[in-house]
Amino acid sequence: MSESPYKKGIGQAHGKIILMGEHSVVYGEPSIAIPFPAVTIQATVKPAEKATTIACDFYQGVLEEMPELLESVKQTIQVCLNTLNHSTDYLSIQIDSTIPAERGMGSSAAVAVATTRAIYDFYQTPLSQKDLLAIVDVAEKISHGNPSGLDALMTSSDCPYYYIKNQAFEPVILNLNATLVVADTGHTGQTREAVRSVSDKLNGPKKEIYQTYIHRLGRLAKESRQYLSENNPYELGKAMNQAQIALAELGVSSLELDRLIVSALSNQALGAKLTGGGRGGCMIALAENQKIAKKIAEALEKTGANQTWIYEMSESHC
Ligand SMILES: C[C@@](O)(CCO)CC(=O)[O-]
Repeated sequence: MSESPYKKGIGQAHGKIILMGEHSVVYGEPSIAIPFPAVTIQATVKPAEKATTIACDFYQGVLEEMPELLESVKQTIQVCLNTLNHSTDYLSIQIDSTIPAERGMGSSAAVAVATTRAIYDFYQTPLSQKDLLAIVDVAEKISHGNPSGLDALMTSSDCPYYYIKNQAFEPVILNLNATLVVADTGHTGQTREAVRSVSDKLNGPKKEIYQTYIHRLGRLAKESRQYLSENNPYELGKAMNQAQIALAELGVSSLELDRLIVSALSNQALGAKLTGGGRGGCMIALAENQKIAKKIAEALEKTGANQTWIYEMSESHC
């Protein structure tokens, strides 16, 4: 067998935090999300001889025998190889990630972004953002069923965005003097099930009621964009609390999330809500400053958070 002319490809992606608009974004309402570079992923591609192999935290072995859970990764690789006319090549793909899986931080989209970038880098082929998002959408349809495209965008770009499905996305001005605390409940979220159950509610006998929550979440996201640019953390905090009420009514909060949210609010958070798909996963709390953020993070850890991060909002800009 002749030696591959291609030697190594590397692709990276990072986590994402949805500030406002999870779930409602699936139905065309606006959302606001920020890149979360505190957690990252790197895919490394090298030539392989006998079969395509994957090595990551939860699987080491050949592509063909991957568990169904990893079907989206398999599809990403196959779509890339087909598009690049290399469908008969064998690759060795290593995925190193610090993004907690299934916690609403965009890990499934980030795996697809990093893998796609690494394969294109390996074949020394330029990859446009549009093509990247189209490939990741295939993977996200497998992971989430009906993705809005927000996770794919946010795990692959460095800007905070105001995003409406199928519309041009706009960078958000984060002129906010406040600190965000992010906490992981340690319980896996179930984005696919959560998205499906919201869809069932919107098609069920009480659909008008649930529709009002979806519109409310959209309105809150729209108003929050203004609070961010006007440096109004107090109104943003209130909007976060109202969003959490609507998300809970839609059935996507959980006992663990509620517990952390109550703990943050009892420790001077201006607002707190779940982030991402919910039903586990992560929550966010807004603090007036670093000192209060640290106090909130400590309280969240005592209440059972698996991990916490402190994130200066003013650091996230384009
Ligand atoms: C729940 C959801 O709104 C965010 C998941 O991170 C789903 C999506 O936008 O595809």
